Amino acid sequence: MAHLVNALHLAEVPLVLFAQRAFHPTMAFTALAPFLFAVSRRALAIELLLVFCVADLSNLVIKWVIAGNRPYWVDPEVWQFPMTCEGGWGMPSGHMQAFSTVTYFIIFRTRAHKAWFMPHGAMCALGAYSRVYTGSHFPSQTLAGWALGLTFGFFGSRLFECLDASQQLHRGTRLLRISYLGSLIGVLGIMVFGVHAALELAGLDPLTSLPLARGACRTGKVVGLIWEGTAKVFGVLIGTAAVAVLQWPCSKDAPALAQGVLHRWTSVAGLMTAHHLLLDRFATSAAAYNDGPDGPTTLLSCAAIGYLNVVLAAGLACLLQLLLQPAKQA
Ligand SMILES: O=P(O)(O)OC[C@H]1O[C@@H](O)[C@H](O)[C@@H](O)[C@@H]1O
Repeated sequence: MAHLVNALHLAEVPLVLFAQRAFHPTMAFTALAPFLFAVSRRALAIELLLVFCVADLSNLVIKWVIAGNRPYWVDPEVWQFPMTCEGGWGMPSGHMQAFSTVTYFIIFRTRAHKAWFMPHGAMCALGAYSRVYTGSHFPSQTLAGWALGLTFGFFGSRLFECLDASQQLHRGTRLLRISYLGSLIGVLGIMVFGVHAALELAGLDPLTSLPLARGACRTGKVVGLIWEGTAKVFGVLIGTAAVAVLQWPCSKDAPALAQGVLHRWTSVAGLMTAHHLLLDRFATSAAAYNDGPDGPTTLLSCAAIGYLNVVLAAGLACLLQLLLQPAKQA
């Protein structure tokens, strides 16, 4: 009996570790937005990416201001996994905030049926549990991340509803879209670098989380370095602005890509796989040029990874739509 129970416990670990990957903030632009592009929900994908970028950069800045410890820094007995060794501050959880922002945004924006709240709540609970289990966060940090994500998701969806009602952004002129998105990038840049400079002036270095993490991490290999994540998010932001401003040949949301459920979904699956393969190749070759965690080449390749994720996903979805057009008309 004891063997059986132990085997069951060991089987739980891969599930928890899988949840870590599934709830990573990068999933918003490596999987979720590409999926939305692939199923022709282009406008929703662009909105989701913008809300995600605002939420993720806000998470970074809030972490700097609060400067909360992580459990594995405080207690050397905490069980560590490679992904435990996050290099940034712990309050609030970035994983939980990003996941709950993008998923609540989709739920509110599409006015999804109330029944979705139940499985969604279970997923949030699994995400929070996995972050606590790996010693990355205290429970209160995951709860704060979840609550902030709910707030960003809700107000993000309301904002885009208002813009819809006033026929802005998606249907507005190119100049209007450029000025909206340019201002957003400027405001977020000022927020991140302004708060960083203000804290340094006050004698509080926001990057002191790194030595704390390095000191506590048993493998010595810290993940989620501060400027790498930020560079990726700015890359995503610029890529999303490019996709929103440029008129792709197939810029309208088409209700159906091709006839037949099987045809449609195998095409989407193929597109998603192609996207990941292309991006993995690029990420691997970019990593070969790394010049240290905060080196300019690393940061530039991180920004390029973020940018290409969005632009490639939108471009591939567009190509797929064009290729399938004759099948639809036939
Ligand atoms: O706070 P958490 O849940 O450990 O999340 C950390 C992550 O937070 C995100 O905001 C960053 O973009 C990532 O680079 C980082 O890994």
